[in-house]
Amino acid sequence: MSTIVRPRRSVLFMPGSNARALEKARTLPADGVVIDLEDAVAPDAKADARAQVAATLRAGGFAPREVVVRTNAVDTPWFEEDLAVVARASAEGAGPDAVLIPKVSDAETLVTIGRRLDALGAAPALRVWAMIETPLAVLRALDIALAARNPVTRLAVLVLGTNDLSKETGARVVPGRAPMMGWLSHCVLAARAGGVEVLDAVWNAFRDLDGFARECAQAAEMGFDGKTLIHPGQIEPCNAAFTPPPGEVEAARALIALFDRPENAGKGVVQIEGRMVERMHADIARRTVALADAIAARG
Ligand SMILES: CC(C)(COP(=O)(O)OP(=O)(O)OC[C@H]1O[C@@H](n2cnc3c(N)ncnc32)[C@H](O)[C@@H]1OP(=O)(O)O)[C@@H](O)C(=O)NCCC(=O)NCCSC(=O)C[C@H](O)C(=O)O
Ligand SMILES: [Mg+2]
Repeated sequence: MSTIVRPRRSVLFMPGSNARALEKARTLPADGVVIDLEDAVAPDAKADARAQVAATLRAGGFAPREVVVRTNAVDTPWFEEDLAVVARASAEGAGPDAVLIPKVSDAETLVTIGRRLDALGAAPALRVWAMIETPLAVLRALDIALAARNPVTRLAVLVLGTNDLSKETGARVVPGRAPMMGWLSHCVLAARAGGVEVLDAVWNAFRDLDGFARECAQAAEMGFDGKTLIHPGQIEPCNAAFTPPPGEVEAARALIALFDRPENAGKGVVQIEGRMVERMHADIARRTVALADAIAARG
């Protein structure tokens, strides 16, 4: 498991066509924003939205938030120009940090997109995020995640899309998510095997903050790095769910210090207050501390 240096607890979607939302996003406490050109933008509004997104990227002002643009799907008439706009902005130094590709269903698509980004002159720092939201994507999640080992793909993050998964499979999106639990866990596992991060899907009923908080807690327990959001009201409960509690951070620091003591240098296992701890627990503790420090550094 990698040591996190960039918190991705809360990643807020907004329509690329909604100037007010784009403006407001610069002031919101989300760790990241996804400016959407896909589902949140009507077909007739695609070209105008793309132009607005290009201008928004050039104007900047989102730091320290991570900025991501979601293109339309690869097999749509809009994809090539969406990707070109992202690559141009990236080449000019106007970001974004990543491009999110919807409906990725195989690893080869990521290789093709990576080559295209290189050819378009995108900055090397530009990352690719992939939506896992088709039945084939879930079944091939491991292959897709392992594509991160090929640097040409630039793959850094998987994002679950349960609305599309529901549409494609007939499985219902219900509180507790029993019908999809196996798929979600499988994708967390695949992401870890590939060394990439993984974000949970959106919660549609954005006025139901109790239900949302339960789903955030579930996602954090399952190992997701964060959750994608659709409304500003979801940011703070989501940040709270994915922020390590102070007591946990203190315990993590104490555990690291214990293994750092000279008398424990040669030991694989020690005890704290009657509980066995191994060096793997120190690795987990280092990850907790790294995340807490990165969150604190954000202010
Ligand atoms: C769902 C919404 C359409 C609701 O919008 P609205 O009716 O304007 O809500 P409010 O009046 O409560 O808004 C209050 C203020 O907050 C701003 N706002 C609202 N949403 C956002 C946002 N996402 N980002 C930034 N700012 C936002 C409003 O402008 C109000 O501001 P103010 O003027 O100061 O009062 C709307 O929330 C919305 O459009 N959400 C995003 C929808 C979206 O992007 N959907 C696509 C991604 S989800 C997806 O595709 C799922 C996945 O692919 C899958 O398959 O599962
Ligand atoms: Mg979708």
